[in-house]
Amino acid sequence: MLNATLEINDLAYRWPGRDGFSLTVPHLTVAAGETVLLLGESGSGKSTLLSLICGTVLPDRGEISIAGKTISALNNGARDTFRADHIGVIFQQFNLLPFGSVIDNILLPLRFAPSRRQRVSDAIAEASRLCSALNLPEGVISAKARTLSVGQQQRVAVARALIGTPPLIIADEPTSALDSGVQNAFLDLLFTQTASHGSSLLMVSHDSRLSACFDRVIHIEDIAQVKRAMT
Ligand SMILES: Nc1ncnc2c1ncn2[C@@H]1O[C@H](COP(=O)(O)OP(=O)(O)OP(=O)(O)O)[C@@H](O)[C@H]1O
Repeated sequence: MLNATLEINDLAYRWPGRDGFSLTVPHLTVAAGETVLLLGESGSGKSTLLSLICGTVLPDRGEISIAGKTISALNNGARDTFRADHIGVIFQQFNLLPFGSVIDNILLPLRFAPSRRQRVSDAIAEASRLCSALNLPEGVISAKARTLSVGQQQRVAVARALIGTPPLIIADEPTSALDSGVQNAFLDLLFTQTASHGSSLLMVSHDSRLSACFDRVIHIEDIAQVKRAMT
């Protein structure tokens, strides 16, 4: 597919262990700039698929390409650098460094991502711009991450994912800790920011009420076959 930020073909993975959960995905693409919501019940394999896309788990079979590069063909070091350069990740629990300042947290991915760092001429100015675009209070940049509210920490996690304009933003249930009013405001900010960066967004949730906000909604059972050894 032309202009696919993410392309998956003939993917298969089985977790080791007695109850061996396995996942196969014949084909999936996310186009450049597209926003996609991946829905599925708890335990349906959404996070497993995200780990495969991020290259933190390697497939048993098949190919995953990001911005035209097959990630499983890279060695471990090259894959870590490629991930840092090309993927911004927003985790369910944000995974901020609690004792690090907001600026330390936002700049962290640039340390491991040479081409992403090159895309930012003044990293501190860009981190400040993202903070203000995400409606974080002025002066927050020097505060320790652990002193922020949950909603503020979430915005810092978004700024960290967006800095240096990675082509793919992956978000794993980023709204789960927010009440519904704040969820919508948070999603608006996330969409505005990904659109202004031209990034694709693949967000995982079990909450179908979010569907209307996305270009495309995928149900994991429509794109993947899932099996457990015990069933
Ligand atoms: N680290 C692991 N080791 C072994 N098996 C695992 C591991 N992580 C996940 N699994 C298996 O994969 C299955 C699917 O888990 P996964 O976290 O991908 O689902 P999910 O759809 O993201 O669930 P949730 O919405 O609850 O986060 C689990 O039920 C478990 O059997």
